[in-house]
Amino acid sequence: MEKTVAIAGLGAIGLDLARALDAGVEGLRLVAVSARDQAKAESNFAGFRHKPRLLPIEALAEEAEIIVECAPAAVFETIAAAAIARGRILVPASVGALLPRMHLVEEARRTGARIIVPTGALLGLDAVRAAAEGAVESVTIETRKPPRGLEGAPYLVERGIDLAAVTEPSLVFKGNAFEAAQGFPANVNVAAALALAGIGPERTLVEIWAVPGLTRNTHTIRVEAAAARFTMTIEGVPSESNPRTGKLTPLSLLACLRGLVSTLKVGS
Ligand SMILES: NC(=O)C1=CN([C@@H]2O[C@H](COP(=O)(O)OP(=O)(O)OC[C@H]3O[C@@H](n4cnc5c(N)ncnc54)[C@H](O)[C@@H]3O)[C@@H](O)[C@H]2O)C=CC1
Ligand SMILES: O=C([O-])CC(=O)C(=O)O
Repeated sequence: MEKTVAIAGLGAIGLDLARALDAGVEGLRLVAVSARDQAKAESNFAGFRHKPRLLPIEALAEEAEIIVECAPAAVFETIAAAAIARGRILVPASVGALLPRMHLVEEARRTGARIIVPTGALLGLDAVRAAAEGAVESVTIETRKPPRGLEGAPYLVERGIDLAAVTEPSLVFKGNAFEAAQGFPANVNVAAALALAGIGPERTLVEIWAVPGLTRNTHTIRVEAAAARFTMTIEGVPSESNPRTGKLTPLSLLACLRGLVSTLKVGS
């Protein structure tokens, strides 16, 4: 059965996803979007086969069964709360914003809503989830980005860390996933997703490196569990419109949405 989709935020992730859905994905129909810049959104729809409705973020949940959040973390709660109150399926990209708001999960339990966290720019959450059904000793993630991919992070701004002065690979943050999501709300959604897949934000340890000259956003996860030990690395190509975000993320969201309606679904 076909499901209707709404997208909140038409930036690096949302616009690519909207285009892909408009091009046609069996079982999914894009019906509405939200954008901050209405005129820009209208011009982006020029080549669309079916123009979605342009609505404020609070109104999306009235229009669609699946609400995909691809907006800045600052407006996450408004989008998520509306979707959850209406019992919808919420697919968040700003996963870091979910960590300090786990009451939304309780609320979803009450309303029958579901929150489906996509793998996003990361890899291997299937193996992490499987391992976490058993005993897990440790989960770590090391994120390496070019300095411009970390610019504006509150953690760096508050400490006066000047990324322009970084001339060699530098460890700019070490802590748990909860602290990482607070300090780098636009940079380490992957750490938040890893924490939710595995052993939680307090026990998931994060290192963030600023690496001059690096051309890929690189994430390495290391898991030590009773059933398996694994290390996995992904080197994502930064998107042209937003270097903080990798090009794989809209594709991951598309694959996630497809998994919600497909007859054959691969991976746990
Ligand atoms: N889960 C993952 O692996 C990843 C998650 N992200 C996160 O996904 C989110 C979206 O990322 P990008 O698309 O790269 O960001 P972006 O900054 O390129 O796009 C966000 C869009 O939301 C729009 N927007 C802002 N306020 C709005 C409002 N009130 N109503 C409607 N639209 C509004 C902006 O105008 C912009 O077009 C961010 O929170 C980012 O940190 C990014 C990369 C990977
Ligand atoms: O695209 C990436 O490399 C990951 C990212 O920005 C995030 O997790 O927020």
